[in-house]
Amino acid sequence: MEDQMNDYILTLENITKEYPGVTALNDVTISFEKGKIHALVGENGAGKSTLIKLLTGAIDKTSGKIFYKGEELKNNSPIKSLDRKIIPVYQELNMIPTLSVYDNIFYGHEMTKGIALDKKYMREKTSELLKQVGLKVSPKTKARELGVGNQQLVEIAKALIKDVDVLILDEPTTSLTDIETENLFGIIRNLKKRGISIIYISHRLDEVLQLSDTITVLRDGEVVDTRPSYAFDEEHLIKSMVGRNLSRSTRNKEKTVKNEKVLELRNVSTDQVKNISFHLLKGEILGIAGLMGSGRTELAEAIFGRDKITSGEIFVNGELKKINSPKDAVDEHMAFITEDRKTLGLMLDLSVLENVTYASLKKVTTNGTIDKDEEKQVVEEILERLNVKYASLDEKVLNLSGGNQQKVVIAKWLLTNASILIFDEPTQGIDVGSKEEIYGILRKLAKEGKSIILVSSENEEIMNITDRVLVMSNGEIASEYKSEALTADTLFKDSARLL
Ligand SMILES: Nc1ncnc2c1ncn2[C@@H]1O[C@H](COP(=O)(O)OP(=O)(O)OP(=O)(O)O)[C@@H](O)[C@H]1O
Repeated sequence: MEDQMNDYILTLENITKEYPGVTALNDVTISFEKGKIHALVGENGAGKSTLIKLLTGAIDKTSGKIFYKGEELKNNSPIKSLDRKIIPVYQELNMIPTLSVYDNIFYGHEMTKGIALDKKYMREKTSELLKQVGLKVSPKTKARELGVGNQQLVEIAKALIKDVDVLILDEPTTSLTDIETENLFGIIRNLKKRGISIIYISHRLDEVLQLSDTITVLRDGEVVDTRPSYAFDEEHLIKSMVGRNLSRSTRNKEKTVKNEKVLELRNVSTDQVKNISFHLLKGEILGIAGLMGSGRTELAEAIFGRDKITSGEIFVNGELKKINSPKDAVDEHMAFITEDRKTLGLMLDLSVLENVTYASLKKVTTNGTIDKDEEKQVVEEILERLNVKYASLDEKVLNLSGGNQQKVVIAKWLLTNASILIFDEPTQGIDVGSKEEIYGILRKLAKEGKSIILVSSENEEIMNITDRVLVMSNGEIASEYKSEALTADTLFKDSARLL
C-alpha cells in the first residue's frame, strides 16, 4: 500500500454504503491517480453520486477505508473536505443570480482590508481566475447575465481559488452546447497538466472516452471494470454498464403518422418566441431542435399554457382553443414532461407510488374509489419497463438517484390518458440502456395514435426518434425537415441561422 500512495492521491478500499433496504455501494475499491482524469460511469442508481457524497463528506460510509494523500481519511465532513481541497462542481449550479461574478466566487470567504471588503483584490483575483478558465467577462457581470455554460466555468474558477487538488465534475456538459463542451474539455486538460486530479461523471460515453485517462464502471453498487480509456470502446463500455449487449436505435423507418392535425399553431408569439406556425399530426413525433436559449423550451411552455401568448392562435383537433394555463392544456388532453424535475415534475417528499399515480388516478379508479392493488400493479409494470431502481413503492422520491427521479416523471405522464405529449429533454441524465427503453416507449405511443413533441439537444435522438423536425433559432422556427433528410451538419448550421 505504501508504494502506491505515491502515485494515487485517493484510494477507496472495500467501501460499502448501506441505506435502509438498499446497498448503494458494495465492497468498492478504486484508486485515483494524481494528475489524471478518472471517469465514473454506470446506469442510473449504480452508486456514482453516493461515492462522490462519501468523498466530499456529505454522508458516511458503512464500512471500508478511504486514503487521501497517503493518510486514512477519518471524520470527513463537507467543510473538512473543502479544506482538504477536494471540491465538487455539481450539475445544478449554485450561483446567486443577482450577485456579480466576483461576489459569487468569494461568497462565504470574502476578503477584507481593515473592516471593509477588499473589492479591488477580489476583482483582480477573479479576473486572473476567469482567464485560467478562458472566460472573457468582467468580474462585475451579474451571474444572471451568464449562460449555463459560463456559469459552469465560474463554478470551476471558484474551485481554483481554493487551490483544488481533486476536482469532481458531475455531468458538467449536460446543459452545454458542443462548442462550450469543447472549451470545457480544453480547460479540464489544462487543469490536469497542472497536476490537478479530476473525477468525471457522465452518461455521455463518447465524451468520457475522449477525455479521460481511466474509466471505472459501476453496476448495482459494485465495480465491474476499471481500465485505461484506450482499452475501452463504446460498445464494450455499454456492455459493462448494462451487463448485456444493447441494440442502439437507428433512424425510425416505421411510419405511424396519420394525416389528421391534432394541434396547430398559427403565428403564435410570446415574450420569448416569435411568430410560430406549425402543426402536429396524429401518431407523429415532432422534434424541436436548436441551441440552448433558442426558445425550444419556451415554445413548449407556450403550448402548455405556462407562458402568456401575446398574439396568434392555437387549434386542438381543428378547433380554436384558449390555453391560458396548464389546466386548460390538461383539459385538452395534453401532458408536459418537464426538463426541470426538481421544481416542476415531482413532489420529492411523497412516495414513488404517489408521484407516479398523481396525474393518472382515474385510470385505476372503480366507482370513485381507487383500486389499490391494481394501482400498484400498473405502477410496478411501468417502473420495471423503465428499469427504475427503488427499494419499495412507499419510498420517498427524494431518496432515488437523479436519473431514477427523471424516470419517475416520465412514468407518471406515460400513465395519463393524454393524447398530446410534450417531452422536454426526457433523457437528460438517463443512462444509455434506459434511453433506448424510453425511445421504444415513445415509438409505441405514436403507434397507438398519440402525438409527441420532443424537445431535445441530442442530435442523434432528434434524428433517430422523430418523424419531422423544427429547428429553432433566436425564438423563431428557422427551418423544418423530414427527419430522414436531416444531418447533424444542417442541424448545426440552421441552429445558428437567425443569431
Ligand atoms: N438517502 C437515500 N436513502 C435511500 N436510498 C438512497 C439514498 N440515496 C441514494 N439511495 C439509493 O442508492 C442507490 C445509488 O444511488 P446514486 O444516487 O449513488 O446513483 P447514481 O449512480 O448517482 O445514479 P444517477 O445516474 O441516476 O445519478 C440508488 O438505488 C438510490 O436509490
